[in-house]
Amino acid sequence: MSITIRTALVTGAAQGIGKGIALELAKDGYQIAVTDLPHQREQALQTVKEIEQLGVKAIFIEADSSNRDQMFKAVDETYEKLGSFNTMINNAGIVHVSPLVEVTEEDIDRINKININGVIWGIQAAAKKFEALDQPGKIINACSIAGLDAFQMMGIYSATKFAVRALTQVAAKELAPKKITVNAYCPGIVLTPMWDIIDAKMGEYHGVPKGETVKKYIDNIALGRGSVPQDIANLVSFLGSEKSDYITGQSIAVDGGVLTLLEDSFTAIGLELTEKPFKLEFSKAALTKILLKYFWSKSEKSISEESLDNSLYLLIATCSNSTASPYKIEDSSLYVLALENIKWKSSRISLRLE
Ligand SMILES: NC(=O)c1ccc[n+]([C@@H]2O[C@H](COP(=O)([O-])OP(=O)(O)OC[C@H]3O[C@@H](n4cnc5c(N)ncnc54)[C@H](O)[C@@H]3O)[C@@H](O)[C@H]2O)c1
Ligand SMILES: CC(=O)[C@H](C)O
Repeated sequence: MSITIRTALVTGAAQGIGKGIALELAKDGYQIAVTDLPHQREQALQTVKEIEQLGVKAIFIEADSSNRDQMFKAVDETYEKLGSFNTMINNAGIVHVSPLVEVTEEDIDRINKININGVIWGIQAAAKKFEALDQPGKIINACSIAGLDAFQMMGIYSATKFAVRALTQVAAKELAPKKITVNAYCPGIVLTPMWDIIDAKMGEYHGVPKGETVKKYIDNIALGRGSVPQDIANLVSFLGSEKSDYITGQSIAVDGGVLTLLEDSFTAIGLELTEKPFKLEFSKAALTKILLKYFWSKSEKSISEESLDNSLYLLIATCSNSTASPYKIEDSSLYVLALENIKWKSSRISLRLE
């Protein structure tokens, strides 16, 4: 009896998250086709070598994800050379860092071609091959937490990741009858060369030294550390396995708690979001901590503890009307009123909202 070994194609796997995913899937027993751009050849061949050392077959195919023909050819070559094709990881992506008002037409065209078109070509090429082989398949796309909640200074990048989430949902619906599942991973702050670029560009813009921007973002992670590719690869390993067979159309955050931190801060100070009227009570220290985080996440410049000290800030949170997510504090439902130059009169503030 011959057993066919499963094969995955991972785009942009010369480095970073793609490389981490390729290695993890290889550990799961997959043969791997690594794709990347020509200038990444040496690094891609290093990924191939590390996969082979795990005892499975791997090949490198030079392919630009933004080029439809190259993506279709890469899938064909994967099947021809490795003898099976089961899983498509549309990982390749680029970032763009600048305020929205400074974005040019070229910036938009460049990022859309890779982050949006590239994912579409990958979905199409994989779906066509699964259909031709008359078999089920799995397609897994790179989204981001910026595709769940847009990041300042990363407006067009966030837009492409919102698009990936939409594409994942649509492809999941359209391809479900063919037993093809489509999901996405939404990494948080992963310490790859992409974050070196973000840190450098944001640092340049705000005039802060190298390493400071990424440190601030990491300080905002509930689990207290930046992410590594292995964190993402662990989810992709699950999404690639039969254990995820009943999951489709989902974009799943792997972020160590970045998105939930603000909400959790409120929970931590005892804000009851379930019923009205509710009571808001916090110590000065707790409120200061939350405000520092809040202002840091909302503004480009950080605010000092001393400047908060001379002001009394009143936070009013209202319940979201969304029945789907009754506990989530939406941005629009959080108001911060600053009453400047009022000294703290007591160490605790209690507020009742009707
Ligand atoms: N690093 C993070 O914090 C983070 C967070 C959320 C989402 N993501 C997403 O995860 C994916 C991987 O990110 P990363 O951090 O590993 O990035 P990275 O820049 O470290 O690596 C990306 C790889 O993709 C390749 N690539 C770029 N354009 C390509 C193209 N047109 N065709 C083929 N390959 C191409 C690059 O050469 C590189 O090898 C991206 O889609 C990114 O948007 C990253
Ligand atoms: C780069 C990226 O998608 C997040 C914001 O870290």
